[in-house]
Amino acid sequence: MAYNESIKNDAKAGKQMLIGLHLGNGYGSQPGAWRMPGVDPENYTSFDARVKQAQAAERGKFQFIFLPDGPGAMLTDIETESPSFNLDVMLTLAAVARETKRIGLVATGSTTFNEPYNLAKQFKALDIMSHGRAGWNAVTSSGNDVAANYGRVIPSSEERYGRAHEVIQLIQALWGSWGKDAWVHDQESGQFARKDQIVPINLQGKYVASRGPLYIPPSEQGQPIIFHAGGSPNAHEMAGRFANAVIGAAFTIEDARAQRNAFREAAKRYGRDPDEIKYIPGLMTTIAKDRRAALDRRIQLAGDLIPQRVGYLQQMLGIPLDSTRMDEPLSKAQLAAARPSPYDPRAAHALKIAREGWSLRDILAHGVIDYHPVIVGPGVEAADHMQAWFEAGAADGFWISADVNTDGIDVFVDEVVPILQERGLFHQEYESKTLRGHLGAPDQYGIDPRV
Ligand SMILES: Cc1cc2nc3c(=O)[nH]c(=O)nc-3n(C[C@H](O)[C@H](O)[C@H](O)COP(=O)(O)O)c2cc1C
Repeated sequence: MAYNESIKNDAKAGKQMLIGLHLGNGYGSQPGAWRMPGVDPENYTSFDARVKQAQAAERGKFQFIFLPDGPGAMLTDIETESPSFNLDVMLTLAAVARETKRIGLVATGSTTFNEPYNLAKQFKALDIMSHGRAGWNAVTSSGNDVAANYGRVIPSSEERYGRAHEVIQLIQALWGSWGKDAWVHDQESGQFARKDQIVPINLQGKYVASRGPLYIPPSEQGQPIIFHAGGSPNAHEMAGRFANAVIGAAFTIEDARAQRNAFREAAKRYGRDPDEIKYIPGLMTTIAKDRRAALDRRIQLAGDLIPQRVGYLQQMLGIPLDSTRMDEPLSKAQLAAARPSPYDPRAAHALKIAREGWSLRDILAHGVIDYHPVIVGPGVEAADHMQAWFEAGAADGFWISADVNTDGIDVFVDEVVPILQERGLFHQEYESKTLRGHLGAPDQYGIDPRV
């Protein structure tokens, strides 16, 4: 059977998709979210708000929440916009762990700007605290604006990935430095732990080293799950070797399918079953009762920003556009002259929307130049998108960025999740108590012996 056919049949045979929630700055994915009516403008510093948002995702049976981290670069215009990250991802997840029961807790931790022993300790402690729900998104970090926080310049790709491969192996070794049954804690016999099952790791690499052992016993899932985010050949290699899930970004089914296959092929090269690596591209949502209501919400959210984006749309479509005529559709002549940029994977979709006759303002309100595919419309449109990608072998699941977290997560849970469940594409209940269980990842203590 051809590879893609077998994927399609898997979907038909009842495999179900994963859903994660992007939890960034506490407001939502749209820059104007912090100013929307009904939003507490102090959510940026509110751990209670993050807890509430994670609980909303757990009500929708999402398998995980994902907290990206720079760490520490403010990429937004602070005069008018909130930074996009959490105050501190580990502290946020600790707060969420105490107030949720099932949802997986995934955060980015840089392999370049952390000592592996510190990362090992923090993620394992979170794993214990959450009873086996922790995931570490291991990324190498990019950009000199991040490196400057550590008094450094960004190392070369070779150096970053060289260190990353060592850091992950070392951390998994530290996580496995307590045997499965090492912690006895028997008050009768007085034995606290089996000394012979707690062993130093004594690893010395080119970039990092540690003696170990870690002083933390296994969690309910043994040890945290590894995630990776990125799409370069380096990312394929690192994720193929170590990761159980990839946080991705793709604009078309074809691109997502190619990405997913690249990760699966990399997993095979390291002796792993390709089904052990789940490819999870992003999806941004503005869900409302119909397309018009959803577009109006986006327009309210974006405020003055929409006319500022006309220049970029011009480049994407290869035609001059007039930002003084925001409320008119493109003319027949403009549509005939349009040539979608071959360098921007979003351009063809932008032209499709323009051809539907929407005004210039509405075209932009569809999110045609956002950084993931965007659903602006009723819940069924999101469900259709997810089903099409899933059944085409382009995704094992999706990470959802709601436009405004305060109500956008609940709307997704109430309007999209039931449709997916009815179609048999998403589970009705958590089948497991651990993140490893939610992802169907095999048990693991220490380094995967196959890699
Ligand atoms: C969907 C997605 C999410 C990402 N999340 C993070 C993140 O939270 N923190 C981070 O430092 N980099 C993040 N990255 C960046 C990647 O880790 C990587 O640095 C980037 O894709 C450049 O790749 P390269 O380092 O192989 O050149 C993300 C990338 C993608 C595609």
